[in-house]
Amino acid sequence: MEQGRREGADAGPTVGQLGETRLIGRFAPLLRPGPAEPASPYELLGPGDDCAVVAAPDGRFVISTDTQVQGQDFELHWPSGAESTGFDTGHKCATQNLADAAAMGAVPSSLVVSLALPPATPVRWVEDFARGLRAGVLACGATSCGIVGGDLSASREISVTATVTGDLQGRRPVRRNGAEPGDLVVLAGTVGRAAAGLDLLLSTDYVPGRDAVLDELAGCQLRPVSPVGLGPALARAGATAMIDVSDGLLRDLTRMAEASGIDVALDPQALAELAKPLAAAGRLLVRDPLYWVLNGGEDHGLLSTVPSHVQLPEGVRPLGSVLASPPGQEGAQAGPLGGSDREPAPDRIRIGTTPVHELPARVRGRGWDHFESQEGF
Ligand SMILES: Nc1ncnc2c1ncn2[C@@H]1O[C@H](COP(=O)(O)OP(=O)(O)OP(=O)(O)O)[C@@H](O)[C@H]1O
Ligand SMILES: Cc1ncc(C[n+]2csc(CCOP(=O)(O)O)c2C)c(N)n1
Ligand SMILES: [Mg+2]
Repeated sequence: MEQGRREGADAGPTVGQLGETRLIGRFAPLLRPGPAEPASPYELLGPGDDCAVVAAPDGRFVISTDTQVQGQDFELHWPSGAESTGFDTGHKCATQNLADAAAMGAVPSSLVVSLALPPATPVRWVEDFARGLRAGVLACGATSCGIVGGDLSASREISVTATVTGDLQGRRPVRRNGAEPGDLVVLAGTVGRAAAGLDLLLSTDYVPGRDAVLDELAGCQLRPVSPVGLGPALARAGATAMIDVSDGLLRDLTRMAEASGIDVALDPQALAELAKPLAAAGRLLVRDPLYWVLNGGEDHGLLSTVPSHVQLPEGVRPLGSVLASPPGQEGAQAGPLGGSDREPAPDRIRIGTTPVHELPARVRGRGWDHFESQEGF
């Protein structure tokens, strides 16, 4: 599949030269399903009017939104020499939004997408964005999700925001706060690869196109794929809690542990398995791959807890177990927004018998926070 053009001197017309109306005319048709693809059963009215109309057969829908900003969430030109194409940015936009719907146990039903673009942006970049968005929806297996509308504006740097809705199909939403002592902690998808890819892209020691293993990791940062179908599958199997890993395994698991008032023991062997595919990147960048597994975000794997007797859907791997918290900490510590006004305590999680704060410095990190100064990610 075409994954977007690298922009050169012959990048063609810019969005400033084309104007908004003609740009929509070029962009919007690319969001539609191809002749061989099924139309979304949820889409009652697609783009073209003031709003789209989307079916909500359940009487409720889940909704969430996610933004990427150039320089903050992606670079057009990375220090390694790689580029984020429009295709990449569109693909990632689809994945990061669909994963949030899936993490509630919902089937994504619609996406709307808003782009703010510098007038010098090549029209091709925007067309590639639309193709990437569509390809991301398909790569995540969200075939019943329509891309039903959006908005365009101008800005100094590229900013893209999508909003996703999802259908709970009559089930209760799988929240972060339902994990019970005795449950298994499981993962659908991967962790650590997008973060290893990010550090490669940020390094001048990585030369794109020379090593297929490293290129694949960079691809996981540029075009992550979330196993979106496994969200509803886990919900049907009886998942007690779920979250998509966007900010790092320990950080997102701590959110779940705090909301549920439980502790977690992660299995060192399962973590070592997740670190294996990162070994080559670890050698090049002189990093312990476990660092990326524990702290890296953006793979948008689905981290869930399930009762221990449950038959795990294919593609879901055990990662550890839920333990009762010591007396005094059994209560949920999350506030009304699902956050907490103090820094999450890492003590709720241990690896084998080692509490996270006692891990060696080379694998300790903080996960991602948009407003903190960053070292790597
Ligand atoms: N600007 C905002 N206004 C209202 N609620 C917000 C805002 N920003 C975040 N929130 C809420 O805070 C909660 C945590 O947000 P956060 O972005 O950390 O997790 P998330 O929604 O799972 O996103 P992601 O998976 O992309 O990291 C969410 O319920 C979100 O709706
Ligand atoms: C240029 C550049 N610098 C840093 C990063 C790392 N990064 C950005 S957002 C995020 C977490 C998910 O965000 P959200 O919670 O908003 O979905 C991470 C780990 C990147 N991708 N590109
Ligand atoms: Mg999320």
